[in-house]
This record gives sequence, C-alpha cells and structure tokens, in this order.
Amino acid sequence: MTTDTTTKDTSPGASAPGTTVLDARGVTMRFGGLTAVRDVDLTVSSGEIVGLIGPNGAGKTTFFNCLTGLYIPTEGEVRYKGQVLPPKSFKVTAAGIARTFQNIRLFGNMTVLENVLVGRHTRTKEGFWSAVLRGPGFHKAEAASRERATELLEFVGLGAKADHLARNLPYGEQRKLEIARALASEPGLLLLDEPTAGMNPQETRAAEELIFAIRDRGTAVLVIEHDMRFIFNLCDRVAVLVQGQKLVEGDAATVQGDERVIAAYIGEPLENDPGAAEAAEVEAAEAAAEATTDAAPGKENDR
Ligand SMILES: Nc1ncnc2c1ncn2[C@@H]1O[C@H](COP(=O)(O)OP(=O)(O)OP(=O)(O)O)[C@@H](O)[C@H]1O
Repeated sequence: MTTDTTTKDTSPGASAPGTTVLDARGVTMRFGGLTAVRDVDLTVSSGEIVGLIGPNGAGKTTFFNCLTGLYIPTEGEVRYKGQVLPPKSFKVTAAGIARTFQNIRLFGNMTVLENVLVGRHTRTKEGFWSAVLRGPGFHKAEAASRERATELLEFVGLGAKADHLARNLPYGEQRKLEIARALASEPGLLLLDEPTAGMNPQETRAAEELIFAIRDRGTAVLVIEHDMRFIFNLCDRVAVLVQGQKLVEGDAATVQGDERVIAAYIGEPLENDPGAAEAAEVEAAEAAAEATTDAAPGKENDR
C-alpha cells in the first residue's frame, strides 16, 4: 500500500496558506576555522516562494545543506512544520523537504519514468520482503506509484517522454525531470539550488511558470539563483546572504533598493541590474571626455 491519496491539483504535503513550514533559527555552520553560515534565521510559509541570493561563496548551498540533513548545523535549529529536523537527509525527505542540486543528478541510463519512481520510495510503505516476494500489496503499490509518477511527468510537461532515457533529454528537460523527481516525495517544501543554471531564456521562462504552478499546488519553495531577473520576478520575498550572514530580507523592491546589497555585489555586478545601463553610459562618457582632453591642442603645451 502507499500513502498516495493525491489529486493532480493539490500536493499531499500542502498546508493551509500562510502556515510556517520552515523555521530556521540561528543557523551557524563552521568548517574548522571557516564560518560558512553565521546565525541565519529564515522562515518559509505555505503559499510562498522565497529566494536566497548572494555572491559566490556567500554560504547559500551550505545553508541549504543544513536544511536537508546533509550537514548538522554547528549551532541553531531547523524546524519543519514545528518539528526539529532529523539529522539524516533521507529522513528529512520523508519528513517533507525535497531538493534539487546545482549539478543535475539523474540516473542517465534509466527512463524518465523510472527516475521519478526512484523519488517515490519515501512515500511507499512496502517493505523489503514485500518487494522480494512481489505479493499483491507490492503490485498495487507499484501501480499507484506509476500512476502518480505519470501525473507528475504530465504536470512538469514531460508526459510524452516517460519512456525516453534521461540522458537523452535536452538540458532544460533534465532540470524539469529533477523537479518531478523531487516532487515525487510529495514535499511540503521544495528547495531548488540554481534551477535555471545553463538554461536559455525560453527554458528559464518555462521554469518560472513551473515553479509558480508548484507553489499553487501548495508546496512552499525556497530557491537559490544567480539570475536576478528570474529571482525578482518569481519570489514573494528574497533574503540576501553575504559572507555567511543574512544582510537584508524583503520583497524585490526592498532588496533591489538596498545600497548594502549593491555594495556586496561590487566586483560581481548584479545581473540585469537596473542601474547597469546608466553606469555604462557614465563610464563611456568619462572615457570619451578623457580621450577628448588627451587630444586637445593645449595638452602638449601644458607639459
Ligand atoms: N565542505 C566544506 N568544507 C570546507 N569549506 C566549505 C565546505 N563547503 C563550503 N565551504 C566553504 O564555505 C563557503 C560558502 O560556500 P557555499 O558553497 O555555501 O557558497 P555559495 O553561496 O553556495 O556559493 P556559490 O554561489 O558559488 O555556489 C565557501 O568559502 C566555501 O569554500
């Protein structure tokens, strides 16, 4: 038997909108002498898409790893729906938090459907002996899992490719498949680590639509991304990590207007920064003025 009592439209992990699903408090992660994450608080509620941004090495992935049981925070506490998270990633997945990784981690030689079925294992109650003996309970569970996996593939737009080998999918579809596999564990919170990395603009737009649809099914989303346009379009709230600490948190306008955020990105300018065009114009004007001064007739005489 499975716990599969789902409909296409609502995730079984869904909570009433506005319920806090993730509550991370004072999370600190040290590696020897290096503090990668320092005293970070973050909440995510049902019905929300929250973004986590910051320059390279700011501690975003380390923080994600603290939320998924991959790392046990040196200090602090992470609660999911009020319960302190167990310190093992498979238990965290079973509790209701699923994730994707920066680098795609699919089983390339398995079919698209099989990849999603792998993601279902935390939601099936069939034990080892049932699988070995392949009794009626096992077959029923397998059929239910296949049905649910097929629904999820349709949901992400890969219904027609269920029998293809994962490695033969184009890049953007592999990313979608990763998301379908994560959804197969019926999470209440989905963590996406750079979901649009390597995507073209069209694929990025499709990913945006898909994440909105996931939110609408009742799954809260926390997303790390470097693509600022994507993050500010998508997220209800954005937290900025800099050198392991949370610098600012708020809606897109609050974060975009904060001088400290722009300063933190100096040397690594904000992608699609609204001020970038003006800054380039000023630089060009300064360069032109310098060139004119250099070529001015009085210049020789001034020396
Ligand atoms: N397992 C580890 N052992 C030691 N140091 C680590 C480990 N993982 C991360 N770090 C260090 O912690 C800091 C934060 O790294 P992290 O990967 O979390 O940053 P990030 O914000 O995700 O960066 P990026 O945007 O480049 O992915 C970096 O200085 C990194 O070198």
